Amino acid sequence: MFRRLMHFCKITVSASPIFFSLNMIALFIIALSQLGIGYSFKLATDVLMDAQASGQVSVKIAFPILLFFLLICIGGNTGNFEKMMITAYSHKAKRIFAKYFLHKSYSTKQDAFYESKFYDQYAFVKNNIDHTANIAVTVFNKLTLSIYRVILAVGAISYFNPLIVVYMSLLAFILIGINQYVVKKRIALQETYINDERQAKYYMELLSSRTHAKELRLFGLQERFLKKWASTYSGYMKGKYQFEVKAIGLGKVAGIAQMAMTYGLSVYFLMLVANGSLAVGDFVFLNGMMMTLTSAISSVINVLTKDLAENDKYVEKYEGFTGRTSLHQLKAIDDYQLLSEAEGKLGDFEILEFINVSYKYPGSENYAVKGVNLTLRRGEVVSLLGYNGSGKTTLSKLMCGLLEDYEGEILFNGVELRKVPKEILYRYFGIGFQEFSRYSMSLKENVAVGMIEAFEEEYAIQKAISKGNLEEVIRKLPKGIDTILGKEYSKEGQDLSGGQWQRIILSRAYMGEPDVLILDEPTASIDPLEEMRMLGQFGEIIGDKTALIISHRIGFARMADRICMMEEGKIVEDGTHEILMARKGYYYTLFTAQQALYEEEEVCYA
Ligand SMILES: Nc1ncnc2c1ncn2[C@@H]1O[C@H](COP(=O)(O)OP(=O)(O)OP(=O)(O)O)[C@@H](O)[C@H]1O
Repeated sequence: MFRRLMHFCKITVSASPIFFSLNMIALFIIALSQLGIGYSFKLATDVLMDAQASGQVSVKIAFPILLFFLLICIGGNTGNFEKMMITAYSHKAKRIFAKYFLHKSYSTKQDAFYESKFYDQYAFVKNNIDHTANIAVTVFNKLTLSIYRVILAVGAISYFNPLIVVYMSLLAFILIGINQYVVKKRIALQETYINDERQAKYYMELLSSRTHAKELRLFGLQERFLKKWASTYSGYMKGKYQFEVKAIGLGKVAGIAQMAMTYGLSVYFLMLVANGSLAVGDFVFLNGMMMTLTSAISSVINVLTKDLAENDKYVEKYEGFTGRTSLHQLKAIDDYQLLSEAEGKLGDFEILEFINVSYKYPGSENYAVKGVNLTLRRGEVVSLLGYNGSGKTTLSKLMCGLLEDYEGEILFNGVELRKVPKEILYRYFGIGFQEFSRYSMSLKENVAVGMIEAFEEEYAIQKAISKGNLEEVIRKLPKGIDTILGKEYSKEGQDLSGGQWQRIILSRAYMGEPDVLILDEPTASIDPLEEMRMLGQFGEIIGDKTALIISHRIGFARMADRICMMEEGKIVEDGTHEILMARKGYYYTLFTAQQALYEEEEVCYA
């Protein structure tokens, strides 16, 4: 645990070594001024005792009073300075840790996100990123100040009687025992409830988010979800509450033991004063130092047994997710350099081969894709057909390298896909998936994200917009391509229809003219006339590019060079329209059924 935390601290310190050093110096000055204040009380008491004995107040009283105010002033101002230093370097540390987390989230294998255990860890790290980044700052600040105070108080007390320090150490053992018990229990409790907590947050999100508002009302789901939220929430809150009551009780026991031992010592000092073995001024100073030492010892113990152990949980999870980071890596990310410096040495896209590829989602018993052999050559347009759940989307995600835990081989220009750096691989693909992100940004940016390297290139954006036939949508928007989409974060934001969004997704896929297009149900929300127009222009849009089109619409199959039929994760038919029609298999049935439907429709309209 200590090694992990030390490494973590090193990173935090490296965020700003100057602010850190100034902070350490400030803490020492604060601790020293506290000791000095105690000493000024002793001096004042000595002068007052003399005055009482001689019946005359000496001018000497001015010195301790001046010293007192001077130290108060120094301590206070150094405290303010120290807060400034903390704010400065904790801000820098937070930025580094958050950036590294985001970088890791992006580069984590997509497969992992389908696993509930991984997602729990991910959610934990994400929700606690600020706290985690702040651990080294707050905990080590507290620890350093307490250690300074302990050293100075022990030095001062030992000057009078070293045995007092031994006595105070006993107190420390009691506190350590109690703290360790509470921390262990608290960590165990957090583990137990993390899933329930996530579930409760999920129900809360369902009940309060804009995305689900419509369905909740239409289907009258509020009460059902509210009940689910309430039972999950109260379940884990009850456990938490019971534990907190117990922890507070134990804390009280420790507090009483601490008070009894400290006040016992004060009574002993008073007896020494009474029999003349201790001067009143020395008593005042000793008593003050003892109080300082007691609170500093409790603070050190709290940090070592409670704060560190509790916070180690966050650091462990953070490291569990991001891996142990070197200062060099962090610096690279902080400077916006990509970790992978590999160059695109793959050349133009030529061929993509699936050799006996199978894939199971994490935690799933069944294969979503099973023993697939498939070749996609440059310039080919392949139509992928099949029943719901037959594995088409999974196959497309494997193709572009999103899913990596597959069996068999996927070769991109002869190179194993997993070995191609993601930043390079993704540049080859223009992707339009069924589930897509609707960014609360301008329409232009929503298109440009399709090829981040061309984000600023007006010409590339305009070209993609034109291919997706977005001009007509843009004309109706108040600020044209600069209109913010969605009202969630912008007062002037505009909502779009499902079909209009789908055109944006197509433009996004065309952005930057990628070598390979993967379109999953590209016209599912598009009206029939627009679909017909799209089909008519599709050949021209694709040009000499390669494309995999997943669609239940037979129109796409007709214009494809090849058709692949999937069933239960396998490719059961693969060939041209003519070959598959002649086979009179699944494709034949699907084609004739849809053709008959269109003919019927035509009769009806006639
Ligand atoms: N995230 C996931 N976790 C576990 N199983 C999944 C996941 N996504 C899909 N599956 C399963 O994998 C199989 C293939 O799903 P896939 O989405 O690839 O089918 P599809 O042919 O694209 O379906 P559709 O036509 O409905 O889009 C299905 O049995 C599905 O239940």
